[in-house]
Amino acid sequence: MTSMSLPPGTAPIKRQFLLSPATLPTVDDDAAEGSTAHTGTSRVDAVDTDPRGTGGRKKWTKAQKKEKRGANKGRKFGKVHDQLELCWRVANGKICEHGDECRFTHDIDAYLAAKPRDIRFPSITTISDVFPFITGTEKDDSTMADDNLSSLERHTSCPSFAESGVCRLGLKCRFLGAHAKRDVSGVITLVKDEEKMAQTALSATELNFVSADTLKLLRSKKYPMPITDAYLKELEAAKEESNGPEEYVAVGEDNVATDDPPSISSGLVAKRTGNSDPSAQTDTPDVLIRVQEKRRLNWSGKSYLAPLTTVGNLPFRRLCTTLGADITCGEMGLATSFLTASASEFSLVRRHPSETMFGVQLAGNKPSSLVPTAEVLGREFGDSGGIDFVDVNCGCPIDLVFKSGSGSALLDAPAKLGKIVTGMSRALGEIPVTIKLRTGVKDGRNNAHKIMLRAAKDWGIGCITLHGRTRQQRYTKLADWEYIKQCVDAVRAQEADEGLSPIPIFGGGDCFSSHDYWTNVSSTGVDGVMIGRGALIKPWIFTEVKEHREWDISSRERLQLIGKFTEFGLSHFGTDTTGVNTTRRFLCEALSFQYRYVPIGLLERLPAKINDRAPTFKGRDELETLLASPNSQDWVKISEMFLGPAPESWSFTPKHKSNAHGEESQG
Ligand SMILES: Cc1cc2nc3c(=O)[nH]c(=O)nc-3n(C[C@H](O)[C@H](O)[C@H](O)COP(=O)(O)O)c2cc1C
Repeated sequence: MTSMSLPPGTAPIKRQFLLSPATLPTVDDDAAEGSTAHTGTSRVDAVDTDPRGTGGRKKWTKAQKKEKRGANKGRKFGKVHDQLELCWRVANGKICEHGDECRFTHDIDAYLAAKPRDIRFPSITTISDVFPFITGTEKDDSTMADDNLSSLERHTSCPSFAESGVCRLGLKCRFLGAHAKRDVSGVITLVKDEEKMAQTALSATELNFVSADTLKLLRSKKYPMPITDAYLKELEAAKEESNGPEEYVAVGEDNVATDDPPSISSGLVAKRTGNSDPSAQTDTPDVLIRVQEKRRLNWSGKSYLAPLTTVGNLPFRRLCTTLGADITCGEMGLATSFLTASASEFSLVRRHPSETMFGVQLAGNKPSSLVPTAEVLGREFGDSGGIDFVDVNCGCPIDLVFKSGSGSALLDAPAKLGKIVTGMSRALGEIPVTIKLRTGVKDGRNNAHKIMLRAAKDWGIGCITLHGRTRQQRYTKLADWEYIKQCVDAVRAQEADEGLSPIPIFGGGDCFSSHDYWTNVSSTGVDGVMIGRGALIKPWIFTEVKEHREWDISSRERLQLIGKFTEFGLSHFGTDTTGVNTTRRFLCEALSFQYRYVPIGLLERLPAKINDRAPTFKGRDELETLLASPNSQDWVKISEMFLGPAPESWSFTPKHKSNAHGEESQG
């Protein structure tokens, strides 16, 4: 059999690696993007609430309830806990003020006696492409266990401790032997590496933690929002003046609303200061910042990791930055959930110091939720430089988001979007607002170009990203880069005509290689390409882009990157039982994309294409074959190489339907 006899759209795998021309079922990336769950919360519940209004929750229609049930079907990821739960204060050698009332045990001996043996985290140098792929992690009771204390394993390393010189999980750490000593009387003491702590204080400490006081103020609706209040009043006054409808529902191609927001650079300034010359704006506390005072985003030629719900978590973004990603954006957060002080929503703002250009993405459906959220984010994280930009999601296709008027529904409400963005921009001071668009809602009715012209001229936008698909379009159809080019040309022509400074425009869709990246840049004039699935399937795509080459990465190097992700996961989620298994879950999520990589050394022709379906093939070595396995049990096995055996109570159900392997689907 030769690859020439394979049907069109099949990856051209060299004859010697081809096992069967049968391709695996197509993976449903729409379902993957549609997943809205992140660490133990159901965020779609919050889409429709209006915390600055009545606080009441809308009633779900029958269809919405059904859809909601389908969305997380078979995908419950409960936290795994220790059999006996130790108080975290006691675990760190501190006194617990709750004393006997504490709901966790203070009995260290009993805790350690019940604790399973430490996990032996492998050294990356022990990884090989020959089974069992990683050596030195086997259990060896005779030499490794600490005399009487069977759970303590001295020959392990704790990723958190190794990185920062201290492990915040103390005795609860599943790699405890790396930072605990037992003296002659049997007392265990935790070890700290003070030198390392000092050296890594800045590089190893995550940023953007929200304080309990802030959450309390938000919960009680007492968080001060002077900029929002003034802006909403102004919108109200403008509405009364024009006596027209504030917002409107979906419009067709030619039905573009005319109730534009006052331009950030002119109208609003004039209204608020009574001066028609925007440059004469006085600096009163509630006066908006002028466009010129916004930080400019000099993003030309940079690579941008797309916001990716669930899978674009901090450890994954960190991995991508080590591989060359210049710009990163957090997973989509719901404005309403920030305003109701959801701790899990605030966790989406968390940033690793290696993310040198980092933004937060928000979804919402009106100024009264997005502007106050921007104000909170600006005040909490702006001054410390914790956020470089805030992106408005105008592309999310999922029904629950769309029907609430958020995400891609904003494409059909440009006037409302203008008001949202203008208000957010004002609330955020120097921090730029960016927008991420799809080409339109319906196939054949692209309208992104109209929004882009208005955004570039009137809304004081920092960057526009255009994903070259409509909401209706499935991932199986290719992104429309020709239309992206038309949009870029239109904006550039307007800028030239009106003497405006150019704003960065990023395109997105199907980028899967350095070749794709640079071809798209040169043929369309975009400043750069946002990369989504390409990064999920091959995170090293950022190295390829940076170095202008295609990397025939070996299986050993790929397993090393998986090890890196695991380390980053443990540092972020924690090294205790819960953190280990949360890391395992997100590792399996990552592997549910990475198995789709067809090593380019197996291909007869380059460049590889993201939509090519892979026939059944074997790798150049056993490990390469394993890494291409679509079976979720194999992903769990890979996780066990780093994280020890998965607990019996733990299971992983992939997001993607894959009938061939009897896995459960997810809606
Ligand atoms: C699993 C998954 C999650 C996504 N989550 C988001 C998100 O939270 N916010 C967003 O704007 N786009 C999201 N997207 C869309 C991507 O950011 C990107 O625009 C899209 O995948 C197109 O780029 P690609 O062809 O390079 O994947 C998601 C896509 C996928 C596959």
